[in-house]
Amino acid sequence: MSLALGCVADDYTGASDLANTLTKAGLRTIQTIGVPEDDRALPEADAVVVALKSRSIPADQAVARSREAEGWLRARGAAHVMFKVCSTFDSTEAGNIGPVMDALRGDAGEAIALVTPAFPETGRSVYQGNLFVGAVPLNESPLKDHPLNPMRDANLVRVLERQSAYPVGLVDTATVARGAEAVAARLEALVAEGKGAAIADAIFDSDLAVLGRAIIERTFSVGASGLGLGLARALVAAGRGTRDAAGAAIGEPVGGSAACLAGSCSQATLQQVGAAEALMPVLRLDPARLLAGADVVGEALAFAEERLPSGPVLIASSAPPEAVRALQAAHGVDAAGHAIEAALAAIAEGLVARGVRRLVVAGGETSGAVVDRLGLTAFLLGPEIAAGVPVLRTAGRPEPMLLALKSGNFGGPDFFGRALDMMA
Ligand SMILES: Nc1ncnc2c1ncn2[C@@H]1O[C@H](COP(=O)(O)OP(=O)(O)O)[C@@H](O)[C@H]1O
Ligand SMILES: O=C(O)[C@H](O)C(=O)COP(=O)(O)O
Repeated sequence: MSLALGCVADDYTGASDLANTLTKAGLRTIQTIGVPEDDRALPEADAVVVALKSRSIPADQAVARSREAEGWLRARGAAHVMFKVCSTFDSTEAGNIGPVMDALRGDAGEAIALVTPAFPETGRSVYQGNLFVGAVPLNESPLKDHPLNPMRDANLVRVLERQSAYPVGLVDTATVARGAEAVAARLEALVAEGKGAAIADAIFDSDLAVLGRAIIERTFSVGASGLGLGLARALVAAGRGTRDAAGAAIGEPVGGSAACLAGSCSQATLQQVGAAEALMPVLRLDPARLLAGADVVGEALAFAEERLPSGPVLIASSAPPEAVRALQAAHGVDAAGHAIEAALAAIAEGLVARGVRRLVVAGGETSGAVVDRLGLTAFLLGPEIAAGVPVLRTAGRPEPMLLALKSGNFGGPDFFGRALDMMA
């Protein structure tokens, strides 16, 4: 395997989001869960996205796991490694974007990391270093209420400098508009100033194409799927991709029954769960009872077992911000989050034991808990359900499954119905 591009993603939904973008841009892409064993046979690929559940764990653990993943990718020919972060820069004041970026940049021998979470296809843009979600700054968007990492500052130069050991500069939109050579020159000037990273403005896909051309000969960068698009376009233009990779198929139907799980509390997921009530039986879990020791998992599996023969069900813990805050006040942010992730993962395991082979999961941390509990190790890319959300087919599992791992903020109100139709 000689990779054109290697990627280390800090959550599983973000990994599939990026793998989807790279596939559409013409790179044969595989998503692995964690770092594969050295003797693991993998299909030929132009790019591999190593998915880690590292966004919300202690920074030293995130750094160690990310460095191991980068080393595996470099050993398979990846001259450029992109650290994939959330398009809404999901992180706390302590990181983990800054610490992981500093470590991977050092391992890569890279003088400066270009950083941009811009992803115009989903309404994420960066202007003068400020991240916008649609028409509003990040700190005025629903991300200000994220259960684990509420985003309270839209200025990413400030945000990243608080997380990194190095000063952070800016490649502004006027520089990007002048093209790849101007961006490259700006990066060299920032290196001379002692900067270790640079937030790059990007509003349109064309800006990301400029950034991809400007850094493709560098060894390391940090971004969301938009930067992945820019890098992929530069690689395909240089003959490093397999142009017919787009529109990957999902192979033969996998059969079995279908179910949906939602742990995301994002505004988009709340709307999608509400819309799903018109399509299928929906069970809304009571996290307070779960944390009080009630057998919420057993109750949910009994609910599902009774109804799965008639069609899909949806089981959700999702709740609006005020309810999330109340539960966290009573039990703590991490304790509440981890307990609910573990419960949804246990429910997923029980659903598969009851014949589910098509599973839709909403939420990045939630997807990580579910996929780890199911012991899934790699995915092939299928068609796109919604921007940033592909159908995934398990690789290496005796009985194949189809999954959709939906980033909390992605997809329209009809997402669950649309996903199930495409996974039939
Ligand atoms: N009702 C709830 N109250 C508090 N926390 C919740 C609730 N439901 C889910 N959570 C937690 O909120 C977090 C959602 O994160 P994640 O799954 O990554 O979603 P997103 O993709 O929207 O960020 C998880 O830790 C999950 O366990
Ligand atoms: O928004 C993105 O770039 C990714 O898809 C992502 O990382 C979203 O994270 P979430 O926790 O699944 O919302």
